[in-house]
Amino acid sequence: MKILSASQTRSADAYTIAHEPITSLDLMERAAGALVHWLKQKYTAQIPFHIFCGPGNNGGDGLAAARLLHQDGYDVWVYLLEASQNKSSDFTQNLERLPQAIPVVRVQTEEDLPAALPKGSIALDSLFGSGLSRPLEGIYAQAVAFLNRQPAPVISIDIPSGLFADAPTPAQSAVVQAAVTLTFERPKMAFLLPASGAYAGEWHVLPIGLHPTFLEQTDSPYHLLVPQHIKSLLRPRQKFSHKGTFGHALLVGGSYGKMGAITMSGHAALRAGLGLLTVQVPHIGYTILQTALPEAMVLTDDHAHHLTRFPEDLTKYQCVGIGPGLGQAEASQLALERLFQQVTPPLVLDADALNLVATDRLLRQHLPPHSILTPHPKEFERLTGPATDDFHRLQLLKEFCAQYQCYVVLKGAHTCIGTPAGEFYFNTTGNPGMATGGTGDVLTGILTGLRAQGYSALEACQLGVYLHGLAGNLAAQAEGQISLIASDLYKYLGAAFRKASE
Ligand SMILES: NC(=O)C1=CN([C@@H]2O[C@H](COP(=O)(O)OP(=O)(O)OC[C@H]3O[C@@H](n4cnc5c(N)ncnc54)[C@H](OP(=O)(O)O)[C@@H]3O)[C@@H](O)[C@H]2O)[C@@H](O)CC1
Ligand SMILES: [K+]
Repeated sequence: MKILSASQTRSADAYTIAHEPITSLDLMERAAGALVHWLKQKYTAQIPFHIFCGPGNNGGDGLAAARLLHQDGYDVWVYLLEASQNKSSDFTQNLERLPQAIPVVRVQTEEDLPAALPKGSIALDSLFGSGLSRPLEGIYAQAVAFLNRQPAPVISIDIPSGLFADAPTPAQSAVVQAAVTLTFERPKMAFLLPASGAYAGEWHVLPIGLHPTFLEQTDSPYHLLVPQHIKSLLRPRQKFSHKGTFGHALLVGGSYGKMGAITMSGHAALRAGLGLLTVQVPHIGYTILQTALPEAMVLTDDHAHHLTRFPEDLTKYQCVGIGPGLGQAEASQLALERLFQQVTPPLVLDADALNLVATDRLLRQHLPPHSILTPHPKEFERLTGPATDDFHRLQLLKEFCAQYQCYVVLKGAHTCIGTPAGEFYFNTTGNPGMATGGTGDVLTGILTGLRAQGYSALEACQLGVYLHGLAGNLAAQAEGQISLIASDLYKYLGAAFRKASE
């Protein structure tokens, strides 16, 4: 699913108005109808709503929602913050349509705000939407501070007021901290990025029937991974298949005290449907692997504690995953340099393999094209240097993927896959329970297992991050987020495959 910028959303709006056709006022009515439908599912008419409206169409949405809620028997209070001279026409018309019975407070100074919102009420934030052109100041900033100190949950309409949809919001700006954001048609980029995403709270996308032709014809490099797409990628198993059909992968890693990482990667690769797995570990790992992962074949290095060489012949593997628990011994670095200089099957690089690539120019120069790299933000920073903000980080991601013709899975709450073609895919599964040691090793295993089965690099990344997060969600449902540990992820991977193919 494409993610649109604020200006593309405005164009989608205009295209829909012209081609459906529908009046702008009726489109706003449809948006307000979708909002009220959602609110009515969640809150009974005993819950009062306090609606804070700004001067533009976001404020117009709030006014239309106030009227519809009132018609449905809800108690509604409206607060108008329209210091601006630029009131939108749809705002003005919805103000005229507001029933007399709804109390309206005109807020010009902070003294016009109530002392506090009544207990048990809900605040609706329709101060500013995607038309925000500068940080909020004066009475608008004061209203945001007021909303943020209320115990009443704040539901933001379209986007938390004060947050820029697709540009960095300056530090110290006044931004509404929403409990919930009800956004129209497509999520905003700001919801997916670490510095701004938390403002949106739990966000829900409400379709409002923007014209499908516009959505199809508009290009955007930003995409959201949605269940329908993931389902379309999954390949069912054929009756006359055998283990050779599902690929042979090599996983390379482990060092003294870090054998768990490579063991978990191995479990995950097999649970991802891989046919055959060989794991290469330092000598100390032999008994560990043969005991903990009897499904895998084990190759050992002469060195007891870390790897000093990789197999000479890689032709029998369809994918090689390198890094979990590898360590950064010089001998391992030299072995990686030698590996990069031979023709390799597709590679998945994680953890210390990435740290070695970050510090070794030779490794970077010879990074085999179409490799998959799976850094967390700190590892990514080691590869590219620091980013000034989240949008700059996406720019660095794009440049890195283009320069090295690789796929980068930048891990986070909404893991982002960068591609050599300059596209970005944001994941929608996963939860904070997964912020625990070893979950990255599991992801490496899943990606290696999928790639070895013949999924393309992009397909493997999309399926891998989505299923990894889905397994985390299913594990959290059963075990709770707090107690979730990395091995739960591969235990629930089968259930995740089942759910994704429903
Ligand atoms: N597109 C869709 O699909 C649909 C969109 N809909 C809704 O429309 C919303 C977008 O509406 P919008 O464009 O009128 O923008 P909105 O944010 O309400 O305000 C802009 C006004 O605020 C002003 N202003 C800006 N920054 C300011 C500041 N810091 N301090 C003070 N003033 C500031 C700015 O004036 P400026 O000074 O920049 O000229 C302008 O007057 C969208 O989020 C959604 O809720 C739905 O109704 C239907 C379908
Ligand atoms: K808003």
